[in-house]
Amino acid sequence: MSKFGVMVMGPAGAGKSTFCASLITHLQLNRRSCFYVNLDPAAESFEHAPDLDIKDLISLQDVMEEMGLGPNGGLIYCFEFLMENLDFLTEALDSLTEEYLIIFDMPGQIELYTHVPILPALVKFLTRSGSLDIRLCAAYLLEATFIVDRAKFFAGTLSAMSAMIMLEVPHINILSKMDLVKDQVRKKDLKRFLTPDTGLLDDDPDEIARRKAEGVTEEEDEAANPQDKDAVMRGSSFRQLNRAVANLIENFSMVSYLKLDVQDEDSVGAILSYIDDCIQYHEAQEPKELKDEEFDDMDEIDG
Ligand SMILES: Nc1nc2c(ncn2[C@@H]2O[C@H](COP(=O)(O)OP(=O)(O)OP(=O)(O)O)[C@@H](O)[C@H]2O)c(=O)[nH]1
Ligand SMILES: [Mg+2]
Repeated sequence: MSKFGVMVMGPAGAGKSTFCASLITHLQLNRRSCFYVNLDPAAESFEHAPDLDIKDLISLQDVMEEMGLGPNGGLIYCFEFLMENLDFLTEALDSLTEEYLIIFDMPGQIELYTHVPILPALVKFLTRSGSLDIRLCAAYLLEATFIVDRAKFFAGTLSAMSAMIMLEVPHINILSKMDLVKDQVRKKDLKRFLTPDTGLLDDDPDEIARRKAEGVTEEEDEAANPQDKDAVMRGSSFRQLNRAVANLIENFSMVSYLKLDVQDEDSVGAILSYIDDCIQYHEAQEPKELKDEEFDDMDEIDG
């Protein structure tokens, strides 16, 4: 029996839990089954109560108090504990049929997606351990407001790419909170961020304005000695670093984004279609027998 899932990841406050909630609402409206797993041991409140909550295994608060750890060290401890108690997941997920979409709501600590090897081990367990064998899609969220600062946008994109390379499962990247930038950024400009390339640094309006204010040409700017600049985040080494990161992202050519507006039912539906395609959800579904009331609904639609 195949199982299907999506792991919702991304930096702190990217809108992961909000997206999970709107995905669940959308699935329910479309009469689809889902199973919501909260894996954030610090999460307090939920729009939909989780079907499985890591806090029933271990709570970050307890770990911090008893082990004397801070929030980030505490989180890593919680995940190590989860990895030693994987029955907690197996027992809850084992009986789910292929109809279910299992939604994993992840914490926002960036180290989980960059260099700590716990998440690859967890994903390997979920996807390749004999008993669960979940067809999993990773959904990495980045706040659309990052596009306002292009250096920040590339840094965020690098973290998305790092997660893609580390996890080795089908992966989609999502620019969340589109409602916050919709009115500020022109559609044509926004499109360029969906498949990021180095050109975004060449015509960065902030950089152009700064050069104008300082009265330097682009060539003079490039040739400037890094020691001449007092501001680390504006100096030429900073620009070179950004360019190197942007080049790396462009050369790998792995990251492109989908747009998400959680208030818009169609937008959530479109993302769900991508997830379904990634994990080939529909191919595995048995033809369903309609219940009597669903027959009535169909009759009404047919008129
Ligand atoms: N305007 C707007 N705000 C949003 C959207 N999605 C989330 N938010 C807000 O952003 C904040 C963080 O949202 P969460 O869904 O908790 O983000 P998260 O990624 O789960 O956060 P952590 O689990 O703490 O890493 C909350 O105040 C949300 O109300 C969105 O699409 N638009
Ligand atoms: Mg959350």
